[in-house]
Amino acid sequence: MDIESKENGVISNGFHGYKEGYKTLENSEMNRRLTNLFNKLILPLALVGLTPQIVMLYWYTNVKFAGSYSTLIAHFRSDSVLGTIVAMWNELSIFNTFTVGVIFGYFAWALFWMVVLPGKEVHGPVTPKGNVPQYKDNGFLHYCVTMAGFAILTIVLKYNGLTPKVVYDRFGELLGFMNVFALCFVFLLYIKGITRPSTSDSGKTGGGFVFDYYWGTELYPRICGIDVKVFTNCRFGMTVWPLLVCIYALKSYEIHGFVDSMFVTTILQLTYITKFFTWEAGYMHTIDIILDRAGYYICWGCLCWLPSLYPIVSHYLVTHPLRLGTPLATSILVFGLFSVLINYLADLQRQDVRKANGDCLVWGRKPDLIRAKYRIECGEVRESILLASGWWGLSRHFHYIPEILLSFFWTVTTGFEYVLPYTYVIVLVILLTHRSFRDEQKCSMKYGVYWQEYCTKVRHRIIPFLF
Ligand SMILES: NC(=O)C1=CN([C@@H]2O[C@H](COP(=O)(O)OP(=O)(O)OC[C@H]3O[C@@H](n4cnc5c(N)ncnc54)[C@H](OP(=O)(O)O)[C@@H]3O)[C@@H](O)[C@H]2O)C=CC1
Ligand SMILES: CC(C)CCC[C@@H](C)[C@H]1CC[C@H]2C3=CC=C4C[C@@H](O)CC[C@]4(C)[C@H]3CC[C@]12C
Repeated sequence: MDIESKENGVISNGFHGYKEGYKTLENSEMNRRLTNLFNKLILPLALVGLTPQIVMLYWYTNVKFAGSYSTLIAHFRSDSVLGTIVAMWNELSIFNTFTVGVIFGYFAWALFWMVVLPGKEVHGPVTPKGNVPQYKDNGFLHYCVTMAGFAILTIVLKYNGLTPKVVYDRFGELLGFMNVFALCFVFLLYIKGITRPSTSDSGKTGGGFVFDYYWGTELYPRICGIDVKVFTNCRFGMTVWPLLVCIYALKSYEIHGFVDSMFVTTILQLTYITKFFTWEAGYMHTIDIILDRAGYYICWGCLCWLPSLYPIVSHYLVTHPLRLGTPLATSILVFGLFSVLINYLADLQRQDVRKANGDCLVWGRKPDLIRAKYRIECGEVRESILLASGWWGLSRHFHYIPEILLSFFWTVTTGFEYVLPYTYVIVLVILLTHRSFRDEQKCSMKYGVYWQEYCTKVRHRIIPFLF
């Protein structure tokens, strides 16, 4: 059976999910317009308007209201939401030599090593326009050099009576500056994608300015040869996260001495991040890179949302140290490490099966495979493997469960007194559930009946037998 007849005449590629997805909807015209209005204007506008304030409020709640959302809400009631936000910004001086020096200093460091460090040439999947993105796989080296550089800097500064812990003390200023910078940077990316795109996978989406700013106008922008998304996601967001975790641990050590909860969360977060960098080339095949354009969502997200939210547990523990005791600390550590391992093995399994073209064993057996055909925009037909056994036979996104459990384990070190440290876990559950729908919409459009076949074989989306 050829691909046309198998897909019943629906030839699609999943990369244009937002644009093409609506064409397949058979809702009434009114419904279609309302959905369009919500997805392309109201939601992006709300996110662009609110999320810069939200990231500042995580920090503010932690340092001003002792990590208590209830106190923040009480303040909202007495002083109004706007009054609280204005007061927060008024307390900060975000444009000064410290913020500019730290942020541009780090940019210079990251860009230098990104260019200079060696790495195997790897390729991303072919784009809808038929481009094949190329990367230098030097993420892990970059991570090691940066962490080593941080250790050396900490020692050198100590001899001069200085300390990187000042980043904790002045984090509000840094985040405020980063917010303004990232909002401007995303605007420049918007202009670049229209006027000087790096590849043909670019241009306005037709959804209007707000949506284009939010979603981006280019899939793979490069500036002076530097891949923007690799920089924002990996060399900035994912690298600043472990740096902050270490800085917060140092700050906690300075104030309280050794605290086991801080130790456990630091080890778990650093293990997860190290795992990410060993697999960075695999990340180049995920929807963040192949589907999401370089706009507000991904770029501002990795420049501001990630550094503010992802290390939130470590930030909170600086002022809320908790002594767990050896048995509890060890149990949390072991369960957490086990979760990273499962998540890693699941990601690796689909990658290995595809690399071996299905000619391998999965959990000691011949894998259950679907050789799914799909068509790219120029009409060429390609084939890809969908694994329907192993971790990928338990549910279609089983690997999200250990991802969520891990974040729970590194958070439970804070105890159950406040909700704030659980913000990341809560957001992650929402993000991954939404992501599973987005990804399945993309896969369904890309693979058509082959995806339906997978869904028939593996009936549950995330939680086996339940959901
Ligand atoms: N902490 C955080 O904020 C987040 C962490 N993550 C983590 O990042 C990692 C990657 O995320 P993920 O959402 O998986 O990203 P991906 O984009 O890699 O996952 C989905 C893609 O995998 C391919 N795929 C789907 N099912 C199968 C299958 N059965 N066999 C083979 N390939 C398949 C499809 O791509 P194709 O087009 O190639 O077929 C699909 O689009 C995970 O470990 C996840 O937990 C993810 C999101 C947020
Ligand atoms: C605009 C904001 C409300 C939302 C911004 C979200 C982004 C910052 C995040 C969306 C998806 C996230 C990630 C996906 C997959 C990842 C692999 C994992 O192993 C490490 C984390 C991450 C890179 C993660 C980073 C943040 C997002 C890009």
